[in-house]
Amino acid sequence: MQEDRTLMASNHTKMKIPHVLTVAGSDSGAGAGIQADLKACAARGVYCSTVITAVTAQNTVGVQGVNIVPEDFVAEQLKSVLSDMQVDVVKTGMLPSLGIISVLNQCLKEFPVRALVVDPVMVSTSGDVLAGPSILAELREELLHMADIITPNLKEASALLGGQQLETVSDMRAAAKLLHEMGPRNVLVKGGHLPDSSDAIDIFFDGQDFYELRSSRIKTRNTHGTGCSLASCIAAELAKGSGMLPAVKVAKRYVETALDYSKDIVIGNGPQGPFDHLLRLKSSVKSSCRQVGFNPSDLLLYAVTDSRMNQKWSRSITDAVKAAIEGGATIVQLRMTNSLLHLIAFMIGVVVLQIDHYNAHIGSLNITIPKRRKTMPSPGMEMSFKKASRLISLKCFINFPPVLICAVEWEKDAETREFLEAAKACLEICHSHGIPLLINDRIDIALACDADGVHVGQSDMPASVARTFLGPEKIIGVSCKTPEQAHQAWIDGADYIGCGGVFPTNTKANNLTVGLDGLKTVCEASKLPVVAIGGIGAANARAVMEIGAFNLRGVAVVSALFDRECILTETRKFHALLKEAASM
Ligand SMILES: Cc1ncc(COP(=O)(O)OP(=O)(O)O)c(N)n1
Ligand SMILES: Cc1ncsc1CCOP(=O)(O)O
Repeated sequence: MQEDRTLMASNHTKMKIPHVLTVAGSDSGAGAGIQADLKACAARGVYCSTVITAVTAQNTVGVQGVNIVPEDFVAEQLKSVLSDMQVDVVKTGMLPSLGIISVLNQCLKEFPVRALVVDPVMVSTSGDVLAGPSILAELREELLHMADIITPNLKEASALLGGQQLETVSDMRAAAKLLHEMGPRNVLVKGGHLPDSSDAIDIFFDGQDFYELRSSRIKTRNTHGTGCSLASCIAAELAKGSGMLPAVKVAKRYVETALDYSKDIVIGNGPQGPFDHLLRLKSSVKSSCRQVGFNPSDLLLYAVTDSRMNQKWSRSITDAVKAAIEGGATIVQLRMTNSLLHLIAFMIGVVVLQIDHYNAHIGSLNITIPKRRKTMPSPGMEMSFKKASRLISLKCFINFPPVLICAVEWEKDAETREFLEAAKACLEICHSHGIPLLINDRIDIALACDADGVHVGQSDMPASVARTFLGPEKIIGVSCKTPEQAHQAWIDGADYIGCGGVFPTNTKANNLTVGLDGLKTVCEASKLPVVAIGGIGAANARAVMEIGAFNLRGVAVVSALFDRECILTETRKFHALLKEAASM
């Protein structure tokens, strides 16, 4: 299995990836220092190598100990990395001795890099001294003039300027100007600690212009490591080729987002916690009570929702999903059919093609298109959709009388918002029962609500691309009718395939059927688990499950569950039937 994929990967052209080298101290609590730099660069998609200048014993309470790495060993680490790897940007953090600053200066002369970002770390957020005043002169003389940007906070800026008080934004401007005179090409004075300010205001000075950059002050204890992370993120953006001001803006926004995202996470008992660079911890807490990843046995009774049917039976999507889960559905797919071109109506000798799903029931096609109508579909014909005000354009093509094909676009934003709200509500129900929820077609919706995955068809986003958006853990299913499509789905990194329509169905228009033989052929060719779909109900589910394919793990059904008066009863019956068939 692995061989095919490896072969494919080896055909790719080689490429240089952006690379930041951080020269800093290790923080055992991993909120700041080298560890923060690694995480920030990873989060920004940049490779990060590390030269460790000191090892600190540190946690959320403070710094319990510091062990400075001998300067010759710092030099050895620097040479190892710089002589071998193509480093784009060097970022410095804790430089605790004069000797270390001096070897860094030497190495940067020997191995020049595109940019140098200096975060003049002196005091930790807990107030512990990480680099004493004795190094200030060395820093000024040996490093600042080489720097493309320095990123001091108020205390560090004040220390570099010989103890000058910095209390206002205009003090920060003056400080930025004075620091710029020490040689760095750009200065960012961080005002996070400025008293009486509801926003976090930083001053950026490029030697010509001042920029006041603001971000909202996030109320959280989890701010440990923000300085290191901001400087690393600037370095990462520069390594990617960004200009200085855009890099600083992106970095500020990144840190603000990460702080906001992690404002409530709890790591350690001290007053200052680390934050979550990868914006993942909170979602793993949310999902820790349910299984992560894909379990093929979840495919047994795959409930695929249908908005039209819910409307027909006057029930909400959440009630429908709840009933299906309580009846024994093992996985749920949210399928909103609005963006498809469906054959919907037949009226007065006129066939109206597409339009959309449930909003345009044939029975209610007595519609007026009030606004922005470009063409009347046919003389005297008035169309009225339930959500006609959302109609934004109408294109009509008269193919041959009396056939009229109308393609109607709905206002996409409203549609998307409605879809997202439904997805969030269904996700809550599914997860409270430990059931995965997949989204049909819409990767953006799946990402926005953090659903368990997506199901894509042959004309949707390719599974390989969906995988790059969704990451390694999310579930991806692909519709396949042929062995070739099944093979491609496996190559693309899908988790399962949906094969069908097995039998004819009214639920999906223009869907060629593959029959039981076609299903068997696809199952035999598939290296992935398969779920059968299309026209499957209580009467034929057993025949489907008995085709004799070990990887056929279940059936996906729409109308047999959702186009019924009592979803709960139907799902229970169906589940019992499948359990029995699977045990034979
Ligand atoms: C489990 C499962 N299998 C197949 C499909 C069909 O998906 P697709 O081909 O994308 O068609 P639409 O659902 O978009 O009409 C499915 N939804 N689920
Ligand atoms: C979405 C889909 N894809 C192939 S057939 C189908 C519809 C299945 O619906 P039903 O279970 O009502 O036949």
